[in-house]
Amino acid sequence: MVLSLPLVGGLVVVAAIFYYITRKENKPKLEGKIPPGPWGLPFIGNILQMDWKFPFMSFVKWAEEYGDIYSARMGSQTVYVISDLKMVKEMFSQEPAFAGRLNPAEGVNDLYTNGQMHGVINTEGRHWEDLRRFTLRQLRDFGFGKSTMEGLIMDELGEILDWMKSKEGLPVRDVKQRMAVAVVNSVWTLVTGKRYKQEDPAILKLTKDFTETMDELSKGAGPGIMLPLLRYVGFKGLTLWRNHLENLKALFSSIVQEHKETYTEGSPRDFVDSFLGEINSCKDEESPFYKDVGNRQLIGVIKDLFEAGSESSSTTLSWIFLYLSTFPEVQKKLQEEIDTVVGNSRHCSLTDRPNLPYTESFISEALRYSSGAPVGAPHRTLTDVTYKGYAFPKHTGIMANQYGIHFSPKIWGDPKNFRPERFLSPDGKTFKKHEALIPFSTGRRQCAGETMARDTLFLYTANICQKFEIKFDPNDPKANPGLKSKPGFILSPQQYTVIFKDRLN
Ligand code: HEM
Repeated sequence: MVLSLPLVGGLVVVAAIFYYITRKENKPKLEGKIPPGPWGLPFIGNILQMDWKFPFMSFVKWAEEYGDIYSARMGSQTVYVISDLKMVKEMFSQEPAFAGRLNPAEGVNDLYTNGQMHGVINTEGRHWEDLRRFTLRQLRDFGFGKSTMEGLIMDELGEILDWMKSKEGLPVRDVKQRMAVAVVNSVWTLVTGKRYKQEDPAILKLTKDFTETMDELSKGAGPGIMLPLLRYVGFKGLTLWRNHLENLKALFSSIVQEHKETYTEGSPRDFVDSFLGEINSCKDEESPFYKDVGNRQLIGVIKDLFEAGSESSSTTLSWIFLYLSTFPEVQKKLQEEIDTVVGNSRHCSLTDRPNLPYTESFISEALRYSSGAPVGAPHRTLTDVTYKGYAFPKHTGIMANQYGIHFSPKIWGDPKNFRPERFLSPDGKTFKKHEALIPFSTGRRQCAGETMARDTLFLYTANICQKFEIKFDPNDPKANPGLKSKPGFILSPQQYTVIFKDRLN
């Protein structure tokens, strides 16, 4: 049958009316109103109305139109987008019903796990609670937030400084890739007891594949990734993702196998050993550590730590290099502070932090301005819940509009200016935390690696600026692409070219 344009048009109108009526009829029995929001089409919701290059910009634009809480539909999934800081904090901290996880790419991710979600990032309920508690405790005991963690970060940073010295005066384009290997190594040592050489081709390939996969996923599918249908159609990003997951799975399985073969009860060497000990002693069938479930969860957690540990910190570091090159006067101030407080005869350490308020303020401004995860990682409701007069049916997606909050003129006054001073006390001597800066989210699911990430950002920024001046390559007209991010769900800088100049020799 050949479909004419008027017929197709008519079908769309009928479907829209049907959708409108059934949407009204399906209004939950739950008390409370449904937040306002943009009109959507049946099956695909608001996906076609979204900015496909920068999907988060649609969420920001709708917030201006519909207010601090509105609803939208991504395919068949309803999401409420929250732009009010107080509400985000209350919902994510106080109400357990909001602590579920909406995984927009569930259809893609489950290729890895036979239809079930694993690890800390993607699980919910008892499994998530037990795994999160275990992970936080184990990583803390092995050094999270303690001086041993500083040692691990500094070991990697030492190699980065040598690498920068070896590249002195030469154009460098792969800052992010190099940082990714260094930051993942610190996590890797804690988790598996091993580290890669930073120039090891295998680890360089894994981190590069991950970045490329993320780029292709967002480029290839845009918000369409929310449509389950897409996984049957296939596109380049999906193929890359499949390959990447297969490679990771093979790597992590061999690491776990090696640990099993050399495991000694009661003497855990690292995170993997501790997890195996938990599996060995678990008798509770409901537990995430029980037998085969435990083995799969272990791989899931390793994957979470590998990906979360490398990607977000290295992306933020790559923004930091871009800001330092774009705002040389900021870089100069930072270096003057370090020269005065630390000098150049020793490394900057975490104990210098309270005495380096401008450096701390610069990092906070970099986190605000880059807003790498513009709508955080979406949550979903675990039960029906009414909150502030609004009805949240079970499994409603919830996104915190972090970008909107980080760029709110009401909160920041001049959000579009890059101005570290906004985090300083009026006399400029003390760093002041700002409650509206939430790059790590807030509440029960707040980033599990925040302490490590903050330590990494501080030690890398302070020590690199102490030793090197960073500027765009003056011989390359394309060295400075500006501050606009690459298209995608996660905001990362476009490729730029910098040169390093040793300040101390
Ligand atoms: C600059 C660096 C980082 C940023 C901006 C960042 C940001 C975030 C955000 C926004 C979330 C979602 C929180 C929510 O659902 O409300 C998250 C979750 C998470 N992050 Fe990070 N992260 C960073 C580094 C790290 C590192 C270094 C690790 C581990 C070594 C890590 C591990 C995790 C884990 C396991 C979760 C899941 C928490 C849960 O669902 O309970 N992150 N992160």
